[in-house]
Amino acid sequence: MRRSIATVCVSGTLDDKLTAAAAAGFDGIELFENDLVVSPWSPAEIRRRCADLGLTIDLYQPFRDFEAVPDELLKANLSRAERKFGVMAELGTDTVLVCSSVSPAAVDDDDLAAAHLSLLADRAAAHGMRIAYEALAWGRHVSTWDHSWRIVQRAGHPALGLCLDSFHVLSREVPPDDIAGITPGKIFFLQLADAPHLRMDVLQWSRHHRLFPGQGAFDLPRFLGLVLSAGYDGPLSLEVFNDIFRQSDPARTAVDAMRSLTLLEDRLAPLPAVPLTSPAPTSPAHLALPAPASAAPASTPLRDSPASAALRVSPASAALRVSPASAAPRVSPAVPLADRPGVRRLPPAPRLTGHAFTEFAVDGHSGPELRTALRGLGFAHTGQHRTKPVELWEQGACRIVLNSAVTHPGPAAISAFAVTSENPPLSLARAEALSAPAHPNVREPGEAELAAITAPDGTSVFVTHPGDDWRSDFLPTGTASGPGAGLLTVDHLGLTQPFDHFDEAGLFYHSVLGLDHLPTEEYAAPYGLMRSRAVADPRRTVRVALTVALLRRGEWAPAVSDPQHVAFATADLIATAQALSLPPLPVPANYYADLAARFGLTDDFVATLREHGILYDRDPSGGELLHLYTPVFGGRVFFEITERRAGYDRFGEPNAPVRMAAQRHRRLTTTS
Ligand SMILES: O=C(O)c1ccc(O)c(O)c1
Ligand SMILES: [Mg+2]
Repeated sequence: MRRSIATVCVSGTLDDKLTAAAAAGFDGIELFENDLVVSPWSPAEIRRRCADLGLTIDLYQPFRDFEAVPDELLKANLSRAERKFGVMAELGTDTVLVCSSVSPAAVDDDDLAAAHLSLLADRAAAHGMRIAYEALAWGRHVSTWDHSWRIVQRAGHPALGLCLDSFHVLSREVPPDDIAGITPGKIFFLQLADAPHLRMDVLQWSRHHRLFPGQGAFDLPRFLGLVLSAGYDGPLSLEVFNDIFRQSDPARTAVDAMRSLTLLEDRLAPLPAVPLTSPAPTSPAHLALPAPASAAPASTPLRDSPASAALRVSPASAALRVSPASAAPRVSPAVPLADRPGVRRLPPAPRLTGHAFTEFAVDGHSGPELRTALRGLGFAHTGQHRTKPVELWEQGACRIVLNSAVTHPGPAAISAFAVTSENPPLSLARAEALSAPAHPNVREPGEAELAAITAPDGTSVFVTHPGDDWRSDFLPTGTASGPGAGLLTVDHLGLTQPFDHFDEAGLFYHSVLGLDHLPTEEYAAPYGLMRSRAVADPRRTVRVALTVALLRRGEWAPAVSDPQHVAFATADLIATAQALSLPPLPVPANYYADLAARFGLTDDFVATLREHGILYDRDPSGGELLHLYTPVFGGRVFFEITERRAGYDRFGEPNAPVRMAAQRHRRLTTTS
């Protein structure tokens, strides 16, 4: 199975794009015309450069506004096409993508469209080339995949076939199910893109918000399964128009892209064999692919439930819910899709069992601040590293490592965190297969061997066995960790992501560690809109909340850049708050007045919350979160303590702006 990437997916000049695609392991590219037009290289030079890099040019695109036009325009279009065939011959590519017309000159006449495309296919065939016709979701008269297929069938020309683009298919209300019944060999090209659910103009949605598979809300495993069961064996090609990817490091974007394809292939599962004579199913959900063994079990909210996923392929999914039984595929694959030669399978993601430790890089300024904070939270300094200026602090099953061996002084930072896995070597093998190779820890003889994967924001992610004796690298200080303030475990890590790498980070944790995406939240913070998306294992032993500003930070916004935090869980936050010897973040009285009004809480309860600076949230099913925050320490990091009640599964996002404003206020009013 070949893997391609459209040059529009990545930033830079054509050379940058090709280099990035090859380095990430792609076999081919879709050459977007603009990238050719602005290139100093001739088509023949581009061909040579691609060949040198081991890349084929799988598609030339796009050829626009061709079909169903008046005669004089048709003539001009055909001569335009002849020139492009010449360019394609020099490039050494044989397939051109023709998008359905958006021109006001085009008429709504399928026979004419088919006749014109046939003419074009004749010309293409004379050059040994072929036409892949793609219904743009905003095409003037042809905007759905089934309509483009009817026209291709009507034309009946061997050099005319379909280009199916998952965005155009899944952004529209026409169910994709019948794709499985397309005549084998008539899907000439497949473009894959994901996208978040957005209710907006479909052209804008497509041109600005596409994502790599696994980063958005489309059910791409199912879509790909349908296309493969129609016998498609061409390249799996990514075509993602995204404002951020267009301006970020192409090498990284290409790796992210390859990771998304690897995960997508792994998610392919055998379609349930649907015999041609089987009774018609009652819902299109029967086609949904079961989650593979490596994916999260059914406790995952929304995302991995095949039935619900099938119903969420587009904002217009209500249409799918009542879709008629005709949605059954006409062919069932002879070979289970996942077992086709060339489809990559990942080592399954082993079960994670918790956070082992979180490491802060500190310097001479931030180190003392963090020590004071940890003491105030009830931690004890229990261990000192045998060879390095590294301290272990513990309370309950919460372990914080302060690492003073930093080479670049600056604000404190979460430099690493460790999760426990039931099978660390398998976790690392999966990471490697997802282009996230592990780096062995620099260590002295006799020290524990720990390997780390580097997350997109540079954080080292260690994967250890619950029994791993990494703690033996630390000599006991003689201070035992007592009950402290009742902190039990790490509830979650909060990691603000670099603006350019938010979607990459989500896919990284989702694919590499097998964590599920929890629903995205957005909120208005004092210095801009924020987006928060958490990932967590099904049993919620590991949670990482990723946040990002919706737009690149304004110039004037104050200087806590990319704050990070560790949240600890307690069973009784009020008791914990009483046991702390660290003043919590002061929360304004206005907040409590609003809280009482919003949730109808008793005055006594609100007074208790207020006394301890505790924030509160409640979910629609009655789950409750009590949580408090500390001020920012070491210029960048802070702590949170959470008490989750009755299955509360969020992160108190509505309270984030309160926390941010309070932390800002505190910094302005505290001299340091
Ligand atoms: O937005 C566009 O114009 C455009 C061009 C080519 C494609 O394959 C596509 O999906 C969209
Ligand atoms: Mg396309």
